[in-house]
Amino acid sequence: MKAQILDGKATAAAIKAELAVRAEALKARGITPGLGTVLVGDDPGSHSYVRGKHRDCAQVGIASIQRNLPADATQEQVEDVVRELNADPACTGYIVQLPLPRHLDANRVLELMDPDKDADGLHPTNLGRLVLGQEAPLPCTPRGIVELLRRHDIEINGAEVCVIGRGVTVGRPIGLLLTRRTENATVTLCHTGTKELPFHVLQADIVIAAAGVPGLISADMVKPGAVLLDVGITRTEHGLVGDVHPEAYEKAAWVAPMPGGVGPMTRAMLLTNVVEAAERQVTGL
Ligand SMILES: Nc1nc2c(c(=O)[nH]1)N[C@@H](CN(C=O)c1ccc(C(=O)N[C@@H](CCC(=O)O)C(=O)O)cc1)CN2
Repeated sequence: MKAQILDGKATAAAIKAELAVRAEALKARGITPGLGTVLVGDDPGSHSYVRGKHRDCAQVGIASIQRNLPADATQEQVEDVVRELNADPACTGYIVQLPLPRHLDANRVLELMDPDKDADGLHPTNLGRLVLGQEAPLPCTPRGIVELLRRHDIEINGAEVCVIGRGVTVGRPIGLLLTRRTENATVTLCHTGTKELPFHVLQADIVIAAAGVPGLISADMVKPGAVLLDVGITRTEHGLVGDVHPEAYEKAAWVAPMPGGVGPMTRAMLLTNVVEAAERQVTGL
């Protein structure tokens, strides 16, 4: 079977064109959306993602505010930058690039953010709102996955979804999104402690692999005709490797590949959250 491609690059380009119009309309009403980023340390992946975020901002007409700190920055220095962005009116939304170096307490940093400026939807208040079914900015990768499926007319309602990975940016929140009444999927969340991973993956109509383990999902685990979304990224000396083994692609009806699938959607959803936050300022909602 030749799987069809869930083309995140093309879908993200379409979303960015829509956002550019909305950013222009905001400017006409006196509000320039501005994205801040807080980046601590030298991780090449994190630097590349943050560069990408600011490139996207320039394309869409969102102002950029960058705060970079050295790898040995103290908790207090990071928190000072967060306080500064909370107070800066030019910054309508911002993110703290994760992961932070190990000596820093990421939860304390996230908690200090103004929830109304949380462009990642990772502040405890916003994650709590998601649990309660209230309006909140949504975490970018989960939101991007739902948007990618919707824009390709993939049936989510009633689907059996297997998520592999329990991280805070993807695994945990995607279960919350997909089980809302508007999505109505049934979600199994697997992780390193799951005893029968192949059994769970084999039941799934939609597989979301976000474990960061190269080639974890092999062809024999995949139900023929399933939808595969490869969210895992591991940097090796041979380049980037996803969680889905290339042979597994052959069994699927649809594949969001890595690269070019969910990653570009993560970036597009960050821009969407920033524009929406600025729109809320205009309407006062
Ligand atoms: N504060 C946050 N930190 C992290 C998040 C996040 O949503 N918020 N997610 C990831 C990193 N990330 C964005 O920050 C991200 C990851 C991957 C991509 C992407 O476009 N990937 C490409 C391939 C990678 C490459 O070319 O280097 C793709 O899949 O096509 C974008 C953003 C962890 N941290």
